[in-house]
Amino acid sequence: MSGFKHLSINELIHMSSESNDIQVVDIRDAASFTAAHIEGSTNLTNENLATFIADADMDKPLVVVCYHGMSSQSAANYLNEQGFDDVYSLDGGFSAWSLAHS
Ligand SMILES: O=S(=O)([O-])[S-]
Repeated sequence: MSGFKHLSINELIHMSSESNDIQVVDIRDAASFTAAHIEGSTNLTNENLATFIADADMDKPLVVVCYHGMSSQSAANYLNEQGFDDVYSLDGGFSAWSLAHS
């Protein structure tokens, strides 16, 4: 069984409006993240991954964002294996998010 769920842009907008507890991690490269990212998201890299996992509240929903929604799926699965109970992969990734907010 896959350890993550798919989340659409609209579902993320809805979830964020209902709760402040959602953690959003962006696994794109640092330059892309710096150029633009979802407000409140954290750039998750190989360098800060261990610290992020150690410090995180694993009971809170965790949404993983990549470029187009492909690599976020394996990252979401991995993070679920690390103990996050409620993990989502953002369908369409940051490119879909940008389109929806342009
Ligand atoms: O980031 S991506 O795998 O969707 S191209």
